[in-house]
Amino acid sequence: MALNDKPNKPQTDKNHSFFQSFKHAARGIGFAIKHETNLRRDILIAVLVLLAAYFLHLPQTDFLWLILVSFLVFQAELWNSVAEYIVDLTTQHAYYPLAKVIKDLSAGIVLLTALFAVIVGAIIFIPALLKLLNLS
Ligand SMILES: Nc1ncnc2c1ncn2[C@@H]1O[C@H](COP(=O)(O)OP(=O)(O)OP(=O)(O)O)[C@@H](O)[C@H]1O
Repeated sequence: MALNDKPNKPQTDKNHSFFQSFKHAARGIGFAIKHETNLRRDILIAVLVLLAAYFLHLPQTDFLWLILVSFLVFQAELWNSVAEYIVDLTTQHAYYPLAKVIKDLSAGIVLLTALFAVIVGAIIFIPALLKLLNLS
């Protein structure tokens, strides 16, 4: 081992390069995809919705809206996981009324974002489906 080599010490200081920051951020997303069933479900729904938009030949602005709401839902899921892990780390799964408030608020963020996504999806898809069925 060379003098400058560091032993395998877990990193707790700041990242020293863009590559290091990127690597840790990508690992965070990978962790969320691996461990969060809700996030995997949201990704699957987003892919199906975008495929439907493609086959319905929806305009580019509709795609942008659908991509925007999809990423907002992904973000909300990740923030929800952040809140859950911080609560679990600090409470060690002991019951605290304030921990419940934090987790419920965090779940509320996901619910509100999902509601927004459903509204945008309905505004985009209902007229497109009516047109497809010659009902408008
Ligand atoms: N330490 C705690 N103290 C008090 N209440 C808690 C605590 N941990 C969880 N809860 C309550 O139990 C619920 C479920 O907890 P859990 O950790 O499974 O959150 P959840 O994982 O939010 O659910 P989801 O996976 O649907 O996002 C929370 O919404 C909260 O109301």
